[in-house]
Amino acid sequence: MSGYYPLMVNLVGRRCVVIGGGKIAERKVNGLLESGANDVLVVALEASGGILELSAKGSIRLEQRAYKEEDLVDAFLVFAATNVRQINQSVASHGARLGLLVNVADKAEEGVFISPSTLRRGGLLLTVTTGGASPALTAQIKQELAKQYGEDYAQKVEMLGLLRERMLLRGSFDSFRHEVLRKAAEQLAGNNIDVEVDTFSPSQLEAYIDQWMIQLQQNVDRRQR
Ligand SMILES: C[C@@]1(CC(=O)O)C2=NC(=C\c3[nH]c(c(CCC(=O)O)c3CC(=O)O)Cc3[nH]c(c(CC(=O)O)c3CCC(=O)O)/C=C3\N/C(=C\2)[C@@H](CCC(=O)O)[C@]3(C)CC(=O)O)/[C@H]1CCC(=O)O
Ligand SMILES: NC(=O)c1ccc[n+]([C@@H]2O[C@H](COP(=O)([O-])OP(=O)(O)OC[C@H]3O[C@@H](n4cnc5c(N)ncnc54)[C@H](O)[C@@H]3O)[C@@H](O)[C@H]2O)c1
Repeated sequence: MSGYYPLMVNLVGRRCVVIGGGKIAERKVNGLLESGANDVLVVALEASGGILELSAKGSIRLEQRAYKEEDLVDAFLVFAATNVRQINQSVASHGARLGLLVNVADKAEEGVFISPSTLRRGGLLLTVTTGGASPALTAQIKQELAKQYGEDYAQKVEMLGLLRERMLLRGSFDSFRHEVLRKAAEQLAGNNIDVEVDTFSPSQLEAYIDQWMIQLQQNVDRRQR
């Protein structure tokens, strides 16, 4: 079993081609759309209800026919997800010839990358893999993480991002800023947010972040003295 190098890839404007239109293809397509992919082509003899719906909405392009090598032209990512071994193998070898990143749903080692299980909480993205050894364990660990990192993390990450932006704008010393930002992350991870930040207007949120920044800075100041 090979080791894998993790990446976070920006798929906006990059073509993703999914060959096959069944349950697994639909899962891959949904994962692509959740990631912001906006150029998804699905080629399948028959498509699942979910894929048909996405095509009707214009979220993806669907071509209902057999795979052909030209489908991979201009692709960035390719998913071989048919239920026919020889077709998936052809997609893998055509993709390799073109130097593309290919995922093979029924034989990971034929492809270049595998899909991890993913949990999103706004800007927080947690991914899990067992390197293909046990997708079932991967899915279970994701469920455990979902309990540990609840929906409130989306807001926490947003607030930390805003705080960090403000701190960078102020141009404080690196070591001071790092300490303040570590402290802020520690505070937010430790307890639930007790104010309804998501009901704030942009200016209220800005004022709230500024207030928090002042408190944190005083706190760190005191400890450094
Ligand atoms: C994470 C997730 C993401 C996704 O698919 O997008 C994903 N598999 C998921 C679920 C899942 N898959 C399978 C089961 C049944 C239980 C079991 O067999 O264990 C379950 C459990 C379930 O459904 O709950 C069966 C299965 N999977 C693969 C094979 C073929 C093979 O092993 O060669 C077979 C046998 C087919 C057969 O027997 O016919 C292959 C792969 N599946 C991977 C990813 C890649 C490595 C993941 C890792 O790092 O471990 C890899 C190597 C390639 C790839 O697909 O990229 C998604 C969880 C979504 C979530 O809940 O978050
Ligand atoms: N990676 C995973 O997590 C995982 C999990 C379970 C199964 N699998 C494997 O993934 C593969 C797909 O599984 P599924 O449940 O989605 O199958 P499925 O039977 O639901 O769908 C297969 C799809 O492939 C299409 N297809 C077949 N031949 C084609 C061709 N020549 N050109 C274009 N499309 C073609 C069919 O029209 C259909 O849409 C299987 O090999 C299965 O063993 C992978």
